[in-house]
Amino acid sequence: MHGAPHSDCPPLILASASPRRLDLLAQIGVVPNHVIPADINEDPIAGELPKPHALRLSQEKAHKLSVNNSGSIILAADTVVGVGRRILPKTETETEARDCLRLLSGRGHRVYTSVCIIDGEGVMRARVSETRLKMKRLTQSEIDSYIASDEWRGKAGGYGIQGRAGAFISHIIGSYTGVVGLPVFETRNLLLASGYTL
Ligand SMILES: Cc1cn([C@H]2C[C@H](O)[C@@H](COP(=O)(O)OP(=O)(O)OP(=O)(O)O)O2)c(=O)[nH]c1=O
Repeated sequence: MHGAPHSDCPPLILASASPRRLDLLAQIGVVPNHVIPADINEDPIAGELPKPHALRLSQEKAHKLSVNNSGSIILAADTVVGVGRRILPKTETETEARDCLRLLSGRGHRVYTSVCIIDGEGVMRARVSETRLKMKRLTQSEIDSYIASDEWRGKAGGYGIQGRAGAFISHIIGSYTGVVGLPVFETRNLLLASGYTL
């Protein structure tokens, strides 16, 4: 009627401060109308396992933005690194990052990224992508130079597969984009199910 393409599609809000998530959306041709970080408490609940933790945080981020933006499509995500039942922190200090790298060195671990979308009618949908990875045994000098790179800062589990640490990962089964922060397969399916035209 008004001539604008997709004029019946509600505006999309990315509830994230992560430039990686914006880039991964752009990779599948999706440009959000707004990017608004959702500030929530990300502390795990006592006894919470990595997968439900990622799911809960993605839901809380989406819900937080939905309160003042009804009628929009809200997309949020959360990435968690798990070793067994243990949730690794999003590393903010060198000590935390060293502890994570020592723990991951030579170990199998899992990265869970939950994507949560609330559609224009307020219906919430979520999917968790689960990826199994193996990191090589790291030498002390590999750990030291990775710490010096600062690439671990603000990343779940103290590493980013898209940077230097990519060369520490010997095996990956699952979703590479999920490990980076937004699994594009699950995201596209959720967007389509939520009435977003792409
Ligand atoms: C394991 C891994 C994590 N990460 C990042 C993805 C996420 O940005 C971060 C985990 O923190 P998140 O809490 O998922 O996201 P965020 O705080 O960066 O952004 P927001 O909550 O506003 O959406 O770790 C990588 O970039 N590469 C990796 O290989």
